[in-house]
Amino acid sequence: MPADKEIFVEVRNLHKSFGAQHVLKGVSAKVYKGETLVLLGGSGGGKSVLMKHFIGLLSPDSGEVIVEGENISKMSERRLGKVRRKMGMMFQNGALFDSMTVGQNIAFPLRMGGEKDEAKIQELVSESLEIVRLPNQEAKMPSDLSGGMRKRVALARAIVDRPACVLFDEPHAGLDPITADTIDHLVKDLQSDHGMTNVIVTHEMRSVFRIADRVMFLKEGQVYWVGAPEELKASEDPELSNFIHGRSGEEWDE
Ligand SMILES: Nc1ncnc2c1ncn2[C@@H]1O[C@H](COP(=O)(O)OP(=O)(O)OP(=O)(O)O)[C@@H](O)[C@H]1O
Repeated sequence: MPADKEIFVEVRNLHKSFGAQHVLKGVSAKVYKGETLVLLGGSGGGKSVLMKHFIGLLSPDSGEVIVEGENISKMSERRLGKVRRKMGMMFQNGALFDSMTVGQNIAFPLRMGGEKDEAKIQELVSESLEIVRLPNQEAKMPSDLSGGMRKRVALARAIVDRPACVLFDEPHAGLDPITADTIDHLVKDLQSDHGMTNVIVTHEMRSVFRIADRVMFLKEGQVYWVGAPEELKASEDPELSNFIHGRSGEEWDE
């Protein structure tokens, strides 16, 4: 990354434990404005926990989280609310409310944020559905949608407040390759057409090489490697190359 690139989020020496389990063990990392950063690593390595620190959903035991120059590590909930509005999060499994229509699901963060102007709400919902290429689907119920469509509705909800940054927790999980490709195009469109910064946790290697500007590999609660996808592909580090090729070390019969 060029030295003059602006930083959107920076974390410094983060530590986080849950009970006796030390999950983040001194993580320092930067997310640059306008980039797509992919977090990779084995299950349980702390990727989702790190991402939740970026948006203040978890607070560190020690270390700092700085969003656009503001240290949010010890912020009150009220001030944190303002910072969170800069970011949208697409949670694992989509997590839509089944009893609400698509339109009500997408409008939810706006209403929670105190927006009262119904015309504005409807306009933002409708634009968000257009961005995820599901125009005019407000009245549908989540149960009427395929898995891929649910993910796109979850994405529409994450971007309804026009955040500067979207955090994606395993957006490809459970999707067929073609639907995963649609999600990848949406991610890149958000970046190129709307200037959004994307941070993505995924295990889908094909997507990583399509969408990442930078890759950060976490291992056992620490940043093991950071670099460009081409460098990752060319890496001879067995840890990285076994991961990207899905090799466990056990041999297969020819
Ligand atoms: N709120 C929580 N309370 C207790 N333990 C937690 C909590 N959140 C995460 N953990 C634990 O922290 C560890 C790291 O979890 P995390 O979800 O960050 O892993 P990950 O790298 O995203 O892995 P995966 O690819 O499986 O999602 C796990 O062992 C998990 O059980």
